[in-house]
Parts: sequence; C-alpha cells; structure tokens
Amino acid sequence: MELGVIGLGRMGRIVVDRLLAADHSVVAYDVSAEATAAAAELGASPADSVGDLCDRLAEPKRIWLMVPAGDPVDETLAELEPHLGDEDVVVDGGNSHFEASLRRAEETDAAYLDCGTSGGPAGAELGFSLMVGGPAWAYEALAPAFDAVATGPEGHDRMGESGSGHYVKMIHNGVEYALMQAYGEGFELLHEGRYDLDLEAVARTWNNGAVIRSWLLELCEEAFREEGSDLGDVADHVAGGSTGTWTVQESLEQEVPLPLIYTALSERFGSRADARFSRRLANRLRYGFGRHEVARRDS
Ligand SMILES: NC(=O)C1=CN([C@@H]2O[C@H](COP(=O)(O)OP(=O)(O)OC[C@H]3O[C@@H](n4cnc5c(N)ncnc54)[C@H](O)[C@@H]3O)[C@@H](O)[C@H]2O)C=CC1
Ligand SMILES: O=C(CO)[C@H](O)[C@H](O)COP(=O)(O)O
Repeated sequence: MELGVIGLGRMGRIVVDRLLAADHSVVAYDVSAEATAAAAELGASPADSVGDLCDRLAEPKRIWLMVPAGDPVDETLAELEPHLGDEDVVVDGGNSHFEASLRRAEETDAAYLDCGTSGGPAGAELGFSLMVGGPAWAYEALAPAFDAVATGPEGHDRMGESGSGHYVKMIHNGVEYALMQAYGEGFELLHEGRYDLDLEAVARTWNNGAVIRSWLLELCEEAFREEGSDLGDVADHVAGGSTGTWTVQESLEQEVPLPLIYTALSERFGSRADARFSRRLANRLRYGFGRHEVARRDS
C-alpha cells in the first residue's frame, strides 16, 4: 500500500519507518525540510508541499497526519481539501480533541479516521497501540497500514463512529495521569519514610511479578537508575496537561466522578507555581482564627 505521511517529528518518523519496514511505500512531507530529508533517508519519497505529496500519491489517496493537535491539523486539512475525494482516507494519529475530529470528519470530502496513538517514541520497535474511530470501510482499507504501525493486528481496533478513537485516547491519557500520580505518591513516601531505600531496586523488584508491575513502573525504574533515588536535579514542575483537562471536562459534562484523575491533573497544575496562593492564605488564616505564628517569606 502507498501512504502519504504528513508530520515527521518524534512520532511521524516512526510511522514512516514502520510502514517502510512492512514493505509499504511512503511519500513524506513536513514543514521542516530537515525532517522531510530525514524521512527520505529512511526510504520515503520526499514531497516539498502538501500539494506535491498529493500529486505523487496513487488514487485513492491514503494520508496519515502526525502533526501537533489543534491549528496544524486544520491548516493541513485546508491544504489537502482541494485534492481529496470521497474514496480517499485521511488518518489523524495525533492527540486531537474528539469534538474537533467529529467536526473535521463532517467537513472533509474524504473518509476521516481519528486515531488515538499510544506508546510514545518507545513504540519505534514494539509498535503502537492504535484506537481508531470513523467509517468501517475506511478502517478496513487502512488495516494493512495499521498492522504495520501498531504492535500487529491485536494492537489496533475500530472503537466506533467518528470521534470515538480520540475519545478513547483522551480517557487513556486521564488514566495515565492517575497512574503517574499513584506511583509518584508511593515512591515519595518510600523516599521520605523510615528506611534508606534504593528506589531502583524497589521498582525492579515490583516489576518482577508484583501486582502493580507496568510499563510506567519500568520507566520509574529507568528514572531512578539514571537520576538516582533522590531524582538528582529533576525539577518538581510537570508540563503538558491538555488531554487530562479534556478528560476532566468530559467527566463533569457526563456527571461521572473521576477523583483520582482530577487530583492528578490538579497536582500537575499546582507544580507550576513558585508559591501556592492558597497555602499562603491558609498560613495567614491560622493566625486569624488561632493567633498561630505566621511563617514569612525570606525578603
Ligand atoms: N510524543 C509522544 O509521546 C506522543 C505524541 N502524540 C501526538 O502525536 C502528534 C505528534 O507528536 P510528536 O511527533 O511528538 O510531535 P513533534 O513536535 O515531535 O513533531 C511534529 C511534527 O509536525 C511538523 N508540523 C507541524 N505543523 C505542520 C504542518 N502544518 N504541516 C506539516 N508538518 C507540520 C513539525 O515540523 C514536526 O516535525 C501530537 O498530536 C502528539 O500529541 C501521541 C502519542 C504520544
Ligand atoms: O499522549 C501522550 C502519551 O500517551 C503524549 O505523550 C502526550 O504528549 C502527553 O501529553 P500531556 O502529558 O500533556 O497530556
């Protein structure tokens, strides 16, 4: 099968590499000429614009987007649109909001597959987990490509109608936040607690047969191995947060309680403040109601 891949960063270049390794052919384009050249070195045919990519692709066109979520997806679709017909298929493999995917599916002439992608750059060797939403015929048409990019036939499935792939991925990320929070809290208590522990050894032991073993726990083991049990100079600042925010917003709309995911998101936001206003106010209020001493900032 021949595919066009647009967006050749950390994830897109893996999509290209895995498609090529499975004997598919790829026409590749990125706004960065350097990224396009790197894909050409992997064996893809380089395109110098979205139009050029469309001209080079056989009919019907199969195009995989791996650009950042938001405006880059809409901008790319706007450039693609004059070249697309109803037998073409566009896959969005990024972390788009499911409602944006629903809108795009309605707006484009092509069949639109929203594809949640999990596995990160580590998926280069193993393959990704792909959660796909959209028309069944388009999913079936792309199945050989999904087999190649995913861990295999078991690594992808059609979740349902348009939007459902990115909906499932959004909630996957919410779960990711809660798991990270749980491991973080456990290791914090181990670090601050009664014993002087080698946390890499704890993580390794847990990863070998324990109920809580997982890939995230393997990444904890790697972090302690590379940074030390005290995490060295790693700052207590956690970036990102859009997919977790969407998950919490959806839980409010659906009136489904997600206390763990909400707490994890809230902790992430809290990590970005130099000093939390709420804690400073609580410090001052204890003076107000109990004349307890107010701790003051160094001037
Ligand atoms: N990095 C990760 O672990 C994961 C990322 N994702 C999602 O996959 C998508 C891509 O992520 P990454 O590869 O990590 O990002 P990245 O920043 O490494 O790569 C994005 C690439 O898209 C290119 N690009 C931007 N706008 C473009 C446009 N209009 N036309 C053509 N190319 C354009 C950039 O030049 C860059 O090479 C995002 O939606 C991200 O949320 C999903 C799962 C895991
Ligand atoms: O989707 C992912 C993992 O599953 C990506 O790593 C994503 O970039 C995470 O972003 P954030 O931490 O801001 O939600």
